[in-house]
Amino acid sequence: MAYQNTNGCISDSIEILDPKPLAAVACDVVHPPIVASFNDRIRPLLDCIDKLRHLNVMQEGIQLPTIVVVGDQSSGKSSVLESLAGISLPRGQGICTRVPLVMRLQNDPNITAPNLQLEYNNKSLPVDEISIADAIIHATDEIAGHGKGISNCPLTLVVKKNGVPDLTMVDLPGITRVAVQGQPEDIYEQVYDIIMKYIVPEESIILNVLSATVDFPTCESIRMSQKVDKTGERTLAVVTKADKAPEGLLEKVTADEVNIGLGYVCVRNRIGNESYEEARSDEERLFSTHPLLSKIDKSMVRVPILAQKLVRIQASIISKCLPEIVRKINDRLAANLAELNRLPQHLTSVAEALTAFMRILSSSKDSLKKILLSGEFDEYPDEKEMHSAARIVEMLNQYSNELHSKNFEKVDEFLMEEIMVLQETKGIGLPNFLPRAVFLNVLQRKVTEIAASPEDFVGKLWNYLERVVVIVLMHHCENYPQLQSSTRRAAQNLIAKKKNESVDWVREIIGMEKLTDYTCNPDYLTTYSKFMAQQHTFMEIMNDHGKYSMINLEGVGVIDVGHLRKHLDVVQQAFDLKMRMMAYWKIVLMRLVDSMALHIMFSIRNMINNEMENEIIQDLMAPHGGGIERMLDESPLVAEKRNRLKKSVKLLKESKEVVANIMDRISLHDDHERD
Ligand SMILES: Nc1nc2c(ncn2[C@@H]2O[C@H](COP(=O)(O)OP(=O)(O)OP(=O)(O)O)[C@@H](O)[C@H]2O)c(=O)[nH]1
Repeated sequence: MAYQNTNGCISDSIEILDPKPLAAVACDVVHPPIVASFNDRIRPLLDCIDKLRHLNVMQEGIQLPTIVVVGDQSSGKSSVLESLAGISLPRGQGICTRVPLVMRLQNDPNITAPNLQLEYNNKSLPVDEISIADAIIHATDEIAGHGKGISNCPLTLVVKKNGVPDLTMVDLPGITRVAVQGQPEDIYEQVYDIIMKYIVPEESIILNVLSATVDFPTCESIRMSQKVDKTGERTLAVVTKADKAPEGLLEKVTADEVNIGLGYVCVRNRIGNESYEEARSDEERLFSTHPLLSKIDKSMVRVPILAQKLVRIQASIISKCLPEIVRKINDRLAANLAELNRLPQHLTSVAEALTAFMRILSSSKDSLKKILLSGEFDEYPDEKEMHSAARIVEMLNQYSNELHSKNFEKVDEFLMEEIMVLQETKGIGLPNFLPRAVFLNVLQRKVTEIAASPEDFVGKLWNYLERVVVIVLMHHCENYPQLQSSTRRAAQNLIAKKKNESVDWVREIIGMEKLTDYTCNPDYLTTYSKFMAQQHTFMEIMNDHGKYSMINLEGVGVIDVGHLRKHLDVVQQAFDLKMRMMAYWKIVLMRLVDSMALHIMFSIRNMINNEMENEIIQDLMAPHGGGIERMLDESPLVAEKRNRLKKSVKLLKESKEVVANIMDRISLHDDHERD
């Protein structure tokens, strides 16, 4: 069930709502009324789509099924619409249609005289049949200016008449390659853009008007429609001016060189001042008596057949698209309502502002606690930078690795530093007694070498924390942009203070490590004893000059100790000093990493729980902060968003009502048919 193709057969591409009553759309009626009756199930659907079009639901990105009339300039588009409507439209040489003309034809058997209404620029003007062409020209001038410029702002003509087919079509400006005098230079591009906007949506049916006097493949309108509808499944061709170029027309429409999926209808429009009745009888006579034109299949000629095909196609496309339109309206309405609810309420008193401010502080605090203290990152699942607990551990591990890689043992200078210190601190005393000053001297050198690392670490850590804290605060203040600058400033000031505190603390612990060699950790003695157990082997190598000088020392590795044989007087003491230091250094490094971890967690906790709130409040209340009253001025961005969403919600609600009525009718009708 679907469109009739070139041969008059029905193709499957679009489902027809109910083909039976459409048979009543008589193809043998030649005078207006062109179409005698119309399926009463389809008319409400068309009304519904027209109402949605009138509401401008398309501005919400919801496309409506539309028959779009395209054609090269003077191909006869307006004449085709005239023939279908039985009324005069501006016709002539050169560009006549300068704005999209939405033409709504509504069959009304109860009226004797046609009822015409022109709608544009939020106006609705009744017009009579004689002056309709002038009224359209006047309205076009008002929309697109006098002269030959064009505009994409549409004009709607509602034609209620006895006998017209119930059709809504959009006539578009004709395509012209070359601008004539008075036309903008880029007329082609302007027309192209307007046409594309209408024919790109899959919901559009392209009524391609081709003049019989031209070669179809050379038509710009064919090139355009082929761009968006390659297979031609939503393109119907109307061939005008059949009377002017009857030779070869049969071959042209049967060869179908330009791939028109929905078929061809050849017509002869009104010429000059003849009446519509005369035009229809002449057309009938032409296609039944002309030696060449009479050979064209009867299902492919004359305006009534065109009307019948368009009515069928329109019914099919509407019934196919309507469920999707309903779904889109509902989805968009729900999404916009949710977005509107998420917008902050408009604050009208200081008390309301204070409540909103306290809510921002407490939600920011909760987020930071989750991210920085408990390692939850559900608020930022895809932003790795915000998975702070893991990032802090990574940084801490890196810091620990860095500390361990410093003062790496230089194997070729093994014990030389210790020997040098022992020699320089020589005093009068027992030879095997190791003074504490010697140990402290070596310790201080080692601590000095690594002193920069903890400072670097706290610098990097607080820079990272500043990024995270600012992101969280900005996120919670996003609805109150007026708070953002003072909140950001407060966070930056606070973090700068915290960084200084950490640097002071680091300097203090480094100073303490330099001053005192102490640990209660039993690992120290265990490790020292283990290391010292190697002293005997080491001294054997030292004392036996003929012996191999390589040794594998635990904690150092395989080394050559031959160079130490010339320092036999101090080498034993130097070995002892080294082993003590190695055992103790492990404790020092562990202490630097552990205490750092405790310090940063303690600092972060204090910042979140106590200091951040105070800092933000102080900054806001300071003379430069602007006070809590700032929150009462709604940001223009939020106000604009609220207005836009409200308008959109109103439009979608109205649209929902329009489609709800029709869906109810459809299901009622279906129930009735089942019964
Ligand atoms: N002989 C003859 N002339 C026709 C026929 N259809 C249209 N014309 C004439 O062709 C000319 C152009 O027709 P329009 O209907 O204005 O063409 P259009 O495509 O709407 O023009 P623009 O919107 O300006 O691009 C007019 O003079 C019409 O009278 C037809 O079937 N036979």
